[in-house]
Amino acid sequence: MKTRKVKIEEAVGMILCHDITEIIPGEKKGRAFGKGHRIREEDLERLKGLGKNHIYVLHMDEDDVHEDDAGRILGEVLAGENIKVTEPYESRVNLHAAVDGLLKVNTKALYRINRLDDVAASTLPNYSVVGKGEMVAGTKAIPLVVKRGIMEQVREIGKEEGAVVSVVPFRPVKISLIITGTEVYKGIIQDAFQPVLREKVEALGGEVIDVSYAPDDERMIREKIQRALGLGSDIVLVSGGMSVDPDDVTPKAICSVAQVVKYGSPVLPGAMFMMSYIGDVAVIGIPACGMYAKITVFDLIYPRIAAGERIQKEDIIALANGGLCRKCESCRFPNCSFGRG
Ligand SMILES: Nc1nc2c(c(=O)[nH]1)N[C@H]1C(S)=C(S)[C@@H](COP(=O)(O)OP(=O)(O)OC[C@H]3O[C@@H](n4cnc5c(N)ncnc54)[C@H](O)[C@@H]3O)O[C@H]1N2
Ligand code: MOO
Repeated sequence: MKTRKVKIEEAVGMILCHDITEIIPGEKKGRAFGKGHRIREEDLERLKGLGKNHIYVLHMDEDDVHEDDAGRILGEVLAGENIKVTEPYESRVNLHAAVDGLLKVNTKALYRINRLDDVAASTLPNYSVVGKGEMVAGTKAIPLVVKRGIMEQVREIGKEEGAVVSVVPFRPVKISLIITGTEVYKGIIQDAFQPVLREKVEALGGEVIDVSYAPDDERMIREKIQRALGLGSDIVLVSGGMSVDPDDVTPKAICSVAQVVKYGSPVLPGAMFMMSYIGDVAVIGIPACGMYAKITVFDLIYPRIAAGERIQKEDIIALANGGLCRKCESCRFPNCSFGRG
C-alpha cells in the first residue's frame, strides 16, 4: 500500500481513499466522509473541525485488499447455517441469527482466524440461546488494507474447518416430567417443580406431554421412567431426590434403566445433576436446586439437548470453568459469566 500525505487545501478534487470518522462523545460515532468521496472546497472547514489538516491519498497495490472487501470475505467465511451477514461499515461486518436457536461456535476455526495478523472476529459464547435477528458475531480488518495472502489464509481456514458460527433451531421435543418426593406425592406440600420446568422447556419450543408423580421409591420411579418412554418422550426430566439422604433414590432408579453419562456436575448450583440416556431418549435427574435457584446446570445443558446434541461426559466436565454462579441479587443470566468458560 502506498500512501501520499497531502494538505487538505491541495486535496480539493482528489479522491479520499479511507473513511473519516466523527465522534461526538455520548452523542454519535459515524462516518463524516466516506472512501471514494471527492474533496470539495466546502469540505475544508469541516475537515479542519475534525482535526484534519492533511489527508492520505492511497495507492493500492495488486496484492492489497481494501478493509471493506476484507470484512466481506471474513463475513462469508464465518457465516454458517442460519446466519445473515451485514454490509461492511469501516470494515466491520456483523453476523445475525436468521432463526431462534442454539448458537454453535467452531472455536478452533475462530482461534485460527484470530491468530492471523490484521483480522479479528468475535462471537457470543458457544451454546448461547439466541433469538432471530440477534447479533451473534462481529468481524473486521485491523488496517485500512490487508495483504491478499492473509485473506487467502482466511478462506483456507474456512475450507479446512468449516464455518465459524451457525444457529441450530430447537427441535419440537416431547417431554415427560416425573416429579419425585413422598411429601409432594402425598400432597403434604404443593409441587413447585412442574411450573419451573414447564416454563423452561416451553420457552424453547418443547411440549410437556405428561406429568407424573412418584414417592421416594426406586421401583415406582423406574416404572414412571419406563412409562414415559412408552409415551414416546424425547426427553424425560426426573426431579428431586438427587442428593445423599437415604430417601434420595432417584439416581438409583435412573441407573437401573439408563446409561449414565455422568452423575455429579462441576456446576454450582447443579452439583447433584445426572445425565443419562435410554437409547436416544435423554433422561435427566434434576436436583432440588433446579426448582429454587433461578439458573442451574439444567439451563446450560437443556438447550443443547433441545437442539439435538448428544451430551457426552466431557461436555459436562467442560462446564467447570465458569460453572460457579455469582448469585447476583438480581439474576442477569445469560448476560453474566455463568457457564461461559
Ligand atoms: N448432607 C448433604 N445434604 C445435601 C447435599 C449434600 O451434598 N450433602 N447436597 C445439597 C444439594 S447441592 C442439593 S441441590 C440438594 C438436592 O436435593 P434433592 O434433589 O435431593 O431434593 P430433595 O431432598 O428431594 O428435596 C429438597 C427440598 O426441596 C423440596 N422439594 C423437592 N421437590 C419438590 C417439589 N416438586 N415441590 C416442592 N418442593 C420440593 C423438598 O420438600 C425438600 O424440602 O440437596 C442438598 N443437601
Ligand atoms: O445439586 Mo445442588 O447442586 O448444587 O445446589
